[in-house]
Amino acid sequence: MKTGKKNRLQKNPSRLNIMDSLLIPAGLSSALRKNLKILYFVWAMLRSSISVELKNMFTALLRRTIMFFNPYHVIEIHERSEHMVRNKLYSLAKAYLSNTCSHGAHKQHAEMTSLSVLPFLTIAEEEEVVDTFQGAKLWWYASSCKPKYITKKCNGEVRFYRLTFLKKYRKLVEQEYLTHIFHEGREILARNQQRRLFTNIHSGGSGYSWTCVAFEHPATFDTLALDPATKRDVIEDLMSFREGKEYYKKIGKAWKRGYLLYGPPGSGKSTMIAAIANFLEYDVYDLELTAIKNNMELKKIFLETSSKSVIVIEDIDCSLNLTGKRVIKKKDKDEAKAAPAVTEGYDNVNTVTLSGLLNSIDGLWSACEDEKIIIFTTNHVDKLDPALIRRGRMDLHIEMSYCTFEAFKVFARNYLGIETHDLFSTIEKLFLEVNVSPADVAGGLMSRSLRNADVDACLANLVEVLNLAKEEMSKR
Ligand SMILES: Nc1ncnc2c1ncn2[C@@H]1O[C@H](COP(=O)(O)OP(=O)(O)OP(=O)(O)O)[C@@H](O)[C@H]1O
Repeated sequence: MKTGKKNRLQKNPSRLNIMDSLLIPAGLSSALRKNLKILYFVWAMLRSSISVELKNMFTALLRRTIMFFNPYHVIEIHERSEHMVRNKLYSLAKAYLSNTCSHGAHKQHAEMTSLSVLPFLTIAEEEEVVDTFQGAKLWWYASSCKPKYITKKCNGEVRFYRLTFLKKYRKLVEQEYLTHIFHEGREILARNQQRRLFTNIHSGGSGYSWTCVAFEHPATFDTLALDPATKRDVIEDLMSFREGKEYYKKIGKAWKRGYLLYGPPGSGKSTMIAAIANFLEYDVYDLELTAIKNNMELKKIFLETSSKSVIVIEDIDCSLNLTGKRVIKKKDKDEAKAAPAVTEGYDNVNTVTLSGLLNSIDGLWSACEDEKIIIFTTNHVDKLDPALIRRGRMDLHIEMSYCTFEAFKVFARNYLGIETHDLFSTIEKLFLEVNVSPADVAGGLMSRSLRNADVDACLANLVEVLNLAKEEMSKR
């Protein structure tokens, strides 16, 4: 039985753990294998009768000798690294293996999360599979262990993949294969994962983090009622952003873009964000500034966002008092430290300040993963500090205004399925006289009593809404 196990292990070097069980690599010549076995035998005899120092020396020597003659190189990819931080490469490798070679395993695990589109099969622990890449054979072995950095209190284990290959392929693996896994894994995950809406919540004293649900907002640019020229500009800007990887690299700028959406309540700012995310097929990070304690937390949470995402701060003028001075003098700083309740907007350890926000954004721009859009929305653009919305930070300022007749035609097409109607001329005239938000128009066209009503009734109701707004305006 022992021989059978050894034969199997020799076929697949990914299982070798030399010092634990003296599984001498299969690729060695029989003479060398014999010598190593003798060395190990001597060691086994001596280990109980020699001092600790000698024992350590001999262990190191034995390890080095075996390593020197071992024709294989090993890379381990742990699920979590030190400090229990998730290792992204582990999940990417998992996705890659599930797609590429998990069928070669005798035992598989079927997994599906609330965000998966389809179930996917991963290799079970203690299973091994073989992959080939540019002529190189690579062995993958799944297992778990308890590394030294896991404290006694926390008795969990860390799963890992052991990748084994001939030493001559080391450069190929390090420079190309791992990158190949990274890209393929990302593609596979993106294909099998619904897009996500992240929000920041307080994670029970251990700092702030993101929590996510599936992002299923149905808004698109087709359903967005907006002035056609503005809509075209936004779509063109998004398209050139999406295809701009090389361009951004060439001009030495991070591949990021900032949008400021401003306009009255109900003008469609949130709807526009959903349309942008759906158009680009990006995840959305809805950042609630008021839930963040200080600038440090803010920076951390920004850095935790992934690429291909839209980061949103809605109603930025209400989130914090961001109009205060951005630079605080040293004297003021000392006073601020002495008195915890300091005016918001000033640099202070207990508040998110304008300078903290600017630093986080600029840090985001330059430091972390690419392909991100950050969007601020506000009902009061005039209240914002110019530094916050200057070009370069907020590259495109988009006005989401009151409903125009052109925007109304989008509602008419989507809600009622019509391109024209006798009442259109009356409605067009009224739009020139009153300011109503797109949300009011949408409400007018689909009020509860009109759900099953015909087109005439819906339009008549809208005319009534517009006339009421007109009356109110003239009263004011
Ligand atoms: N431009 C628009 N196109 C299509 N629907 C719209 C538009 N504007 C508003 N709506 C409708 O009105 C509702 C409210 O709009 P939305 O929340 O996007 O406005 P907002 O500008 O973000 O408002 P607020 O400033 O109050 O947050 C949406 O759910 C949508 O049905």
